[in-house]
Amino acid sequence: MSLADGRIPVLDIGPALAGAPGAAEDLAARIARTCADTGFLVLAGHGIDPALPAGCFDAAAQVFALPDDEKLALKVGEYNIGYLPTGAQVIRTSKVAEVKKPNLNESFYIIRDYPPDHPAVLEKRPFVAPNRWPPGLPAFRAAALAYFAAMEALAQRLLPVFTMALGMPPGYLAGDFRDPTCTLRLIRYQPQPDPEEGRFGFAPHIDTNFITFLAQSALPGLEVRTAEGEWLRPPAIPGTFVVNTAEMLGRYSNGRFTPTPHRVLNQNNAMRYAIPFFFGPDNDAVIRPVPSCVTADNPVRFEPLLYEDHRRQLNLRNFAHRQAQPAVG
Ligand SMILES: O=C(O)CCC(=O)C(=O)O
Ligand SMILES: [Fe+2]
Repeated sequence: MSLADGRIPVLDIGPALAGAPGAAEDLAARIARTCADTGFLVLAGHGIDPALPAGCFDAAAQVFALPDDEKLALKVGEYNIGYLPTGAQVIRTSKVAEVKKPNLNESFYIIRDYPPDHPAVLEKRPFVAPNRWPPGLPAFRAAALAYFAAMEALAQRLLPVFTMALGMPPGYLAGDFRDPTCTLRLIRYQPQPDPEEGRFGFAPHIDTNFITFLAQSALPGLEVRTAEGEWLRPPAIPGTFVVNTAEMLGRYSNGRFTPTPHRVLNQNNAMRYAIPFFFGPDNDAVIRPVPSCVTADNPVRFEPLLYEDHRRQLNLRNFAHRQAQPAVG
């Protein structure tokens, strides 16, 4: 057994999803164990039709293959919705490394699909705007939204299990995830067979949401940093999902489940694609450590945080086009 197999466990969630007696409790205990260690796990037995991630990877290949002018016509605006060209994201919030060079990837962000006349759009609610669909790719929208819906449903089914892993009753966090913040990010990484110092496909970072789901990419490149500072590759088992914990789970857990830094280096001789699905609380949720994680030995470590405020801060810091100063690199 390689080290990664022990540190990034493969968990069959089939029995828990089927409601087998004791299965959810058992899964929650395993999730708690890995969350307190690497915070990465691999999900098998999830019941997602493999055609859905496959369709989404195809959609990603199609959108990035469009000519630059068509991609730039879909460029992100005030929020991260649409196309983000290479060079636009510098991870300034990394605590792991001082990152100065922009990531070598281009991205396409999809959020919950609001029609232009949706009340939330008309009211200009923060972080709400219509998706930017490529006009020349009729199948793209359907493939992306089918994948989005399946992943949101899976995330909602796992929320009670993660809540139990925190030591709380399964429904305790449901009120913070009534209209959860979900983002599907399609990513294409340029090849870097011979990477220069400090230049990454995706620089070391932690995710800022609650939990992230990564359908297995066809090519390797994702690396996860253990507490000892070693970089591991998650088990690349086709058909599974790599799941990682993110900053809000860390806050709910009062620091017990710290989000784990990870990075991407595409040392293959071909483009690498990824389709992370980010699951986060409602914009108006106030994130506080849960009572089971606050003890005399571990008093409250985090102030209450309105999720929308957190997102606003990040939006300003990590993206070049929203900086008063041009990005470094
Ligand atoms: O490309 C990957 O495998 C990981 C992407 C990632 O870490 C992210 O989008 O936050
Ligand atoms: Fe990430």
